[in-house]
Amino acid sequence: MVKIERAPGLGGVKSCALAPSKSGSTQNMAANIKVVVRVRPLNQRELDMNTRVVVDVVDEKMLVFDPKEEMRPFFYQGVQQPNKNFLKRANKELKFVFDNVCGQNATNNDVFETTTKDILSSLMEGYNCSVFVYGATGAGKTFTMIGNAENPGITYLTMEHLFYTINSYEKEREFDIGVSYIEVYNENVYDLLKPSSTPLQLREDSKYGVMVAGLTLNSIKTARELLNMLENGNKNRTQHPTDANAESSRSHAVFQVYVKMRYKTSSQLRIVKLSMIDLAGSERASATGCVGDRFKEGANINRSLLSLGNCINKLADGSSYIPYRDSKLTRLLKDSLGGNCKTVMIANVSPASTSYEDTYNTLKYAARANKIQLSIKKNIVEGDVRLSQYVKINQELMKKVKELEAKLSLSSVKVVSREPDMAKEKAKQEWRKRISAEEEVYSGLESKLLSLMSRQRVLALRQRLRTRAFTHVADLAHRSSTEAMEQMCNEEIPRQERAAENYMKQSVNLDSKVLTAWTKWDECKKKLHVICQQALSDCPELSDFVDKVHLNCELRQIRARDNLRQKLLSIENDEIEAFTEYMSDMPSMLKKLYLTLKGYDKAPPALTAEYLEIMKKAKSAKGITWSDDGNEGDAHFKFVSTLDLKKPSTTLEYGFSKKEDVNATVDVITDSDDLTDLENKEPIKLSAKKRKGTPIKLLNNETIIINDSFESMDTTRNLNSAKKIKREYDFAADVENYGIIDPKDLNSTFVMTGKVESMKKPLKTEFKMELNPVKKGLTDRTNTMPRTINFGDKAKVVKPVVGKALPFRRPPLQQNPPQRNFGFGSSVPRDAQAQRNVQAVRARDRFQSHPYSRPPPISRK
Ligand SMILES: Nc1ncnc2c1ncn2[C@@H]1O[C@H](COP(=O)(O)OP(=O)(O)OP(=O)(O)O)[C@@H](O)[C@H]1O
Repeated sequence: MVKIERAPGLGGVKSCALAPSKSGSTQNMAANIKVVVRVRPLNQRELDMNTRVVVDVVDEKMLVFDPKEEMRPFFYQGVQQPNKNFLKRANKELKFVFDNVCGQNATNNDVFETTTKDILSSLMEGYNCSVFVYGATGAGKTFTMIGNAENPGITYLTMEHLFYTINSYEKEREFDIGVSYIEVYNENVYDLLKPSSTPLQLREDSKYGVMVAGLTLNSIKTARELLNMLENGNKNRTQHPTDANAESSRSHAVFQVYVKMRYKTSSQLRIVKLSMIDLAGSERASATGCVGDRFKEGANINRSLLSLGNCINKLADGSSYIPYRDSKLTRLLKDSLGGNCKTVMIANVSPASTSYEDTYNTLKYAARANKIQLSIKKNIVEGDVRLSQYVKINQELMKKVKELEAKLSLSSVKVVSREPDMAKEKAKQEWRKRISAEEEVYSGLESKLLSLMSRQRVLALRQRLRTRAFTHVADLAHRSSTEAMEQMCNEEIPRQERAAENYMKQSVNLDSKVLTAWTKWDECKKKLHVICQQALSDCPELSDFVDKVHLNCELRQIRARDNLRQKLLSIENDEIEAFTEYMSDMPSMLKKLYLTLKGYDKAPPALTAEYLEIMKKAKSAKGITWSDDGNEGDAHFKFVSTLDLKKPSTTLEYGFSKKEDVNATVDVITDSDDLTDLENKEPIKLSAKKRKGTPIKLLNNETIIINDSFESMDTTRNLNSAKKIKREYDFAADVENYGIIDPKDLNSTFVMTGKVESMKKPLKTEFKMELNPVKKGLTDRTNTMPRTINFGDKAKVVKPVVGKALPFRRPPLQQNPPQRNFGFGSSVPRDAQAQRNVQAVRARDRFQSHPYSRPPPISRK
């Protein structure tokens, strides 16, 4: 439902008395209606019939209807006879004066200049404005309103100028433009942009004025969009051929533009409306030769035109009662006629004698509308008094022109004749058309490119947030329980891997689309630039037009950037809200845990200190100050928040394809600082040593989770131990052979132990060091011993445990029945001693893995 809000403080008739008038007319209500008459050229049919021209345009304000014809001298017996043709009807010779008269050669642009161009400033000041075209069928109403591709009508020209005007106001106001296009046919209202056989209902509201229930407002950004819209709308308009016009419109078409403007400083909101109405033909029923349904159509048309005329008359008389309710048309235009509305009426007439009656009626109707400011007597000038005045003025002016011409020729300034002016005007028109057509293509390509680039950035941000969330979950899983880790490996990691793969696919796809779109856009941009340069060198006067094209382009880009930022902000905001909620629960839980421990006297001073530190941070979180330039160095942030059209950026350039960003599980493990000491000279990420509980992908594509802090390990010793193990034992056997190593050979801080049930599953025999050089290299260079714990073949858990393993021995290999090596995590039952050892290790682990009670390393014997 369309709601029409009255511009504040401008509702009454009184306020319109202050309406500024650009036409220079009086400032009262009467000044609101401006009447312009347009005389169309004779059409081919009329030319073929050699019809007499009955409208003579004297100048830009005056026309003579049915002028006197020059009589050919009639001689009888060599004597000229007085011109008397008693059979011929006397010529009316009526002189009409209007605000403007556009002759047969006037273009739509000329009509625009004299009609709607001026009223746009009133629209910007907060007044509703309306333009009517009135006239008989075939008089040129639709041509004036809509025009054609070569000669766009005043609707297009007005909208073009409106966008231009809006640009000049944009520093101080924000604008929103919506348009609707409806027709009133047989006293029913239909939406031309969303055709339906069910008529729309008119509603009146004391607050919002006239509303059309169910009417959709279409938002437009350029005047070009409007052309397509009007073209589509006109296809839906009711037309029937009449005797006078093969494409006669049998309905009143009402095009309305709602301009919502908000003042940036005061936040004051104004909604104004510009109505442009192409009325149905005002011809007599006999002129159309219509009977039956067509006759009824004509009767309805006449009824609404009559009530429109009545309303205009009553408004002119200052009557308190205006019969708006007499027809649908007047009801619809209630707030576009009186009140704070500035109205222009364009009366279209044909000059042919075949349309004599219709032209006469139209001129009378127009004169009656003009009566609003002048009495009809003054308007229809009697006798030759006014004409003689005109002739006198004309003679004086001609004299002045001659004097000026003489002066000009004396100062050897070339007087530019009217002919070249016309040629220049035509050339300008041509350039405008070419530039507009190219700009339309360009703006289409640009919108597509900007939308793709925005999608690219939104995708990148979402992936970053997803990865961050995953790291967080992995960290939590590590800290909570082995089951959580198991679930992590079985579900979260594969899901994350799938998401990362998906992201890669999508971003590569988007990147290539962006590249293609950018190439096309860039080509088109160069082409447009060349055309603009050529146009400027040919007609420098077009600089304003070219500037406007550039400004439009900048505007589009700014809007796209703005939309993107809003979208990114809303995504980030959701994330922050979720995180804040989660964080607000943490301190209370932490407090409970700490107090429980303290209750059992299990809270050592270090823990207490850390707890107090965390609580202090939690409390001061409220007072966080935000740094404006915190993200300056972040390439990701820059990429996501900028839409730079200079070159098409891809996600790859900004490192999203780097493994840690795309998928935190993909990595090469190392825990040694001594990089030179490594046999495997893979590039190593120092940051990796900081990870705890992070899933890590090995070179052979296995995923493991490090279940403790790397920082806590004595890496040099670990490495040496690992090397020592390599020297002393043959690794041709299953990796489980680690189990038979004398624990004394392992360093004091790092022993593998198996706690999870799944560790007891049979080990994969194919995991041989010889067959897997990568893993071999890995075990050589790192003290992180990979356990072959298999969670659905997807990931494995490595559990470095602080402390030293208690010694235990495996039974000999040649035992009968043949058995695999026993060890931690083996599925083979252990003997009693081994069981006891395992329990002892577990008990020790439970105690020693607590970071606040780490015992000194057990010295080797
Ligand atoms: N100023 C003009 N210059 C050139 N051609 C014109 C002009 N005005 C009208 N025409 C032509 O005259 C024909 C009839 O014009 P148009 O359809 O605009 O009339 P109309 O008043 O809208 O008629 P109806 O009320 O029946 O719809 C069209 O072919 C149009 O192109």
